Amino acid sequence: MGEEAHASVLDCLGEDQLVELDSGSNCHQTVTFAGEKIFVIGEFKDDILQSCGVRIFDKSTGKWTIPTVLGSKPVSIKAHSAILLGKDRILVVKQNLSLDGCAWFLEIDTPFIREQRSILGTEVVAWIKGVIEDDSPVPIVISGPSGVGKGTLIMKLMKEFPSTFGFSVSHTTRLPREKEKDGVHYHFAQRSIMEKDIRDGKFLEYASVHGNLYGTSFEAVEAVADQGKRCILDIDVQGARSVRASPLKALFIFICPPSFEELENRLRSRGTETEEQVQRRLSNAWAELEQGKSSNLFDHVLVNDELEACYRKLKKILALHGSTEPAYPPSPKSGKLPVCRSISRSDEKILIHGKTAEAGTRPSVTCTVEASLLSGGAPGRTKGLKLHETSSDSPGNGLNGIRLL
Ligand SMILES: Nc1nc2c(ncn2[C@@H]2O[C@H](COP(=O)(O)OP(=O)(O)O)[C@@H](O)[C@H]2O)c(=O)[nH]1
Ligand SMILES: Nc1ncnc2c1ncn2[C@@H]1O[C@H](COP(=O)(O)OP(=O)(O)O)[C@@H](O)[C@H]1O
Repeated sequence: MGEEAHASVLDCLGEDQLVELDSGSNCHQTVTFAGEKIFVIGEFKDDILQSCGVRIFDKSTGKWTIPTVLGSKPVSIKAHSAILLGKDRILVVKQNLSLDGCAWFLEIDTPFIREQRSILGTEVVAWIKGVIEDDSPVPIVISGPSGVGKGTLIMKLMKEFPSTFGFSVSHTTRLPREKEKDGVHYHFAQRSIMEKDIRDGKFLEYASVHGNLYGTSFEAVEAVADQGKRCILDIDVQGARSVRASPLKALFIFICPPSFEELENRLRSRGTETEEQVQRRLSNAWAELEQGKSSNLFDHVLVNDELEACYRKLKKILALHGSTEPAYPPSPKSGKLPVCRSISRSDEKILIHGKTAEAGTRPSVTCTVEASLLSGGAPGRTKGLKLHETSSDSPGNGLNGIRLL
C-alpha cells in the first residue's frame, strides 16, 4: 500500500466504524474498524493481479500487514461497501447488478481464523461467498461400498436426464483407471497439492478411503449449480457425514448390495483393481455397510439387486416420472439487486442502501439483513442469502429484501 493510502486510512481513525476511502460509486477501498485492527479491503496498485486484496493496520503496533488470504476470493471488488458483523467477520457487498456473487463475507477472527493464525504464524483472513438460496432441489449424496453399483446408477440417471443432473467431480490421489479421464471422472491430484488445497479451505469434505485421499471441492459443487443442474456427489460414508455436518443441505442415499458375495462378484468382474486392492475394498465394505444401514445419516437405503428395479426406486425417491426432465423453479440468480451504495446498521439489522439499475423507476431502495442470523461456517463455505420481496410496488424487479442465513 502506498504512502498516500496510508495517510488516508490514518486520517480516518476515530471516525465511524465504516469509512469509504474513495467516496462515491467508484469506491475502490473500504476501511473497517475491528478492535485494535483496521481492515482495508479493495484493489491495491501494488497487487500484481490487481485482484481483491486485504491489508491490516494494527493500531497497537502501528504496523501494516498483508495477511494470508484463504478461500476463493471475489475476482474484482472495485465498487463495494463493507461493515463489521459481530467481532469476527466483515460483510462486503459489491455493486453487482446480478444477485450471484454480490455478497461476500471476510472472516477475520472466527475460531477457524484463530487456529490458522497460530498454525501459519501470520495474519489470516478467509473469504466466503454469499450464495442466493432458492427453491431448487438440494444436491444428492450417494454412498455405498466399492462395487455396489453407485457409478452405474449415477450414469443411468445422468444419461436419461442430462439437463437435470450434474456430477460433482471429486479430487483423488489414486491413479486413473484405464478409461477414466482427468476432470471428468476425477481430478487426479498429487497428494502434496491436494493436502495444501485442503489446508487452504478449498474442500467441502475430504476423507482417506482405501489408502487414498478423496475430496469434494467447493468449486466442484458450485460448477454444477452454476449450470443450473442438481448436483450428484458419489462419496464415501465419512464424506457423507462431513457434508451432513456442513451447511450444505443435501439428500443422502445409501446403496447396499443384495449380499456380500454379490458385492465381491461385481468388484472382481469389474476388473479394475488388483487382488490386493479388491481385498482392501472388501474388508472396508463391512464397516461401510454397518454404518450406512445403522446410522441415521442416510435418508434412504436402496438395495441394488436387479439394476432396473433399483434404478426405478431411485427415480421414485427423486420424484422423477418417466423420462421427462422435471421443470425446476427458475433460479433467482438472474434477478437484479439494487446497486449497493452503502451499508449501515440499525439495532440487529443491517441496512443495504441501494439504487435500482433502471434510472427513474425507483430512486432508492433499502435491503434489510438480519444480523442475528449470521453465524458459523468454515472458509470457502457458502452462506445462504434468502431473498424475499418486501415491496409490491414494483413486481418486475422487487427483489429488495435480503435475508442472510
Ligand atoms: N469422501 C469422499 N469419498 C469419495 C469422493 N470421491 C469418491 N469417493 C469414494 O471413494 C471410494 C472409492 O472410489 P473409487 O476409487 O472411484 O472406487 P469405486 O467406488 O470402486 O468406483 C468410493 O466409496 C467413493 O464413493 C470424495 O470426493 N470424497
Ligand atoms: N444391479 C447390478 N447387477 C449386476 N451388476 C451390477 C449391478 N449394478 C452394477 N453392476 C456392475 O457392478 C460393477 C460395479 O459397479 P460400479 O457402478 O462400478 O460400482 P461403484 O461405483 O459403486 O464402485 C460394474 O461392473 C457394474 O456394471
